[in-house]
Amino acid sequence: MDALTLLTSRYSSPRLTEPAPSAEAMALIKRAAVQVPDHGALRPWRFVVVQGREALVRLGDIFAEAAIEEDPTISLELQERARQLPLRAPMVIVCIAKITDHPKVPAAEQVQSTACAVMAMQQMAFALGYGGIWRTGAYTQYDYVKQAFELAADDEIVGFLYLGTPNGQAPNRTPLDADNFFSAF
Ligand SMILES: Cc1cc2nc3c(=O)[nH]c(=O)nc-3n(C[C@H](O)[C@H](O)[C@H](O)COP(=O)(O)O)c2cc1C
Repeated sequence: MDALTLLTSRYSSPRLTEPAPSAEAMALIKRAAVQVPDHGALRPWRFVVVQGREALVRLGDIFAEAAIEEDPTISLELQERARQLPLRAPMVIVCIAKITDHPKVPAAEQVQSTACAVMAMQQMAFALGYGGIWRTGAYTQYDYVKQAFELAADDEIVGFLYLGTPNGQAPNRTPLDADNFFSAF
């Protein structure tokens, strides 16, 4: 897929199935992740690839345990819902901003660089014929999840990038009128 088509037609895929990106595709997805703008060359990005049923079930267990820690009275149904979340795709990449204390590069910029990496990975996956969706939600904030991924106090989970093969049609949307969001100075 050429860059113009990618940038003017990309979309997210909430419904994903096997196969996950191949080893060759992952090499390109990783390459795209570390190509992003990075003020001060701090390399704040850390990515944990959760692939395959066993690993996804373990991530689901972490989500359920986090939900229980947040609310010990949580119903079994909600616990089970938390457990199932990662099973919505054959691969989930946990995208972490590892924050360095720097006089010129605030933490927000390090998070922004990591956000660029999330988008770059999603775009590369799309360009290669895979699909993905960037999700956050409460699990990015829970201490239990942060500890499970060994985040330091200032680090952030910027997103869970769900990747796989789209299971459904491309959305049939009217493109936004970009001019509504631009003005001349
Ligand atoms: C930072 C960020 C966090 C997001 N978190 C969620 C989420 O938790 N759940 C969700 O369904 N969509 C989430 N989205 C939105 C989807 O990634 C996606 O952009 C949205 O479904 C619109 O689809 P599109 O990308 O095809 O326009 C998030 C987007 C961003 C940028």
